[in-house]
Amino acid sequence: MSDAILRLKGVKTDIAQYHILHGVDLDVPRGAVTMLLGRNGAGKTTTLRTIMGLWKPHQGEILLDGAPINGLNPAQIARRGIGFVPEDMGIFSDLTVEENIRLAALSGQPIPERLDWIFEAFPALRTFWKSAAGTLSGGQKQMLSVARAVVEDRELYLIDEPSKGLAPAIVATLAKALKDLKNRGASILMVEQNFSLAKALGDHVAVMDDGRIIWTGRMTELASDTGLQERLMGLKMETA
Ligand SMILES: Nc1ncnc2c1ncn2[C@@H]1O[C@H](COP(=O)(O)OP(=O)(O)OP(=O)(O)O)[C@@H](O)[C@H]1O
Repeated sequence: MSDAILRLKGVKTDIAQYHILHGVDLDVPRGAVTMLLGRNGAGKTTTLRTIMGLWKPHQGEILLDGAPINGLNPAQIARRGIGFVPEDMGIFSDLTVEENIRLAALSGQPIPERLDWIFEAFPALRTFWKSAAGTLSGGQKQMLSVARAVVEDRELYLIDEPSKGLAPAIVATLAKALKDLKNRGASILMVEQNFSLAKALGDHVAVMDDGRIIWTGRMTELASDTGLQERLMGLKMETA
């Protein structure tokens, strides 16, 4: 891949005494959505957390725009231009929606145009602007988590299972916002178990198994080949 915004080369991560990532090689193309798929426990979340500096790889290299970022701490990696929507949403329950958004903007001041877009995509965040984030519903918390990541332009967004545990109507709202982000030309690496969402958003796919990338290709190729889906992930995308 000639124009990779992010490149992982032989990345190995241990958690406590366990070897979790066994040498992840992955190129994330610029200006496109790459879906990171795979069975439960394959290492998808660990890969995103390793890129973000939340786990330290003990071997390998992570390059953002050709410059190494492994070894930097999460705040430094965020400043290099990576926005992160973690699986546990990572919001501050005791702070208001407004404070959560302001803290996420590196300058402390969200860009007004961005804020307008966030309010348009997620009207509930305007309604509950002055409310404590802990009082939001699960779906609204996920919207806030996405809003925190997109409040400023970032080189790359890492998004971990945004649809997890959400009702279909909320998933549709999130899907529309993420599609909008994609249409603005964002580079996104996303873990998503909801295959209809993965298919709708994904341009490229990387499939993980047992701490390694075992297949990369175009989403159209994987989506049209149920035999390949079963072989790589043990299930068919249509029935998932
Ligand atoms: N904090 C931790 N301590 C010990 N083991 C962990 C920890 N976090 C993850 N693991 C292990 O690492 C492996 C990969 O987990 P990870 O969450 O990265 O997988 P995943 O592909 O995201 O799975 P899922 O789809 O179930 O979220 C699993 O075997 C998991 O049990």
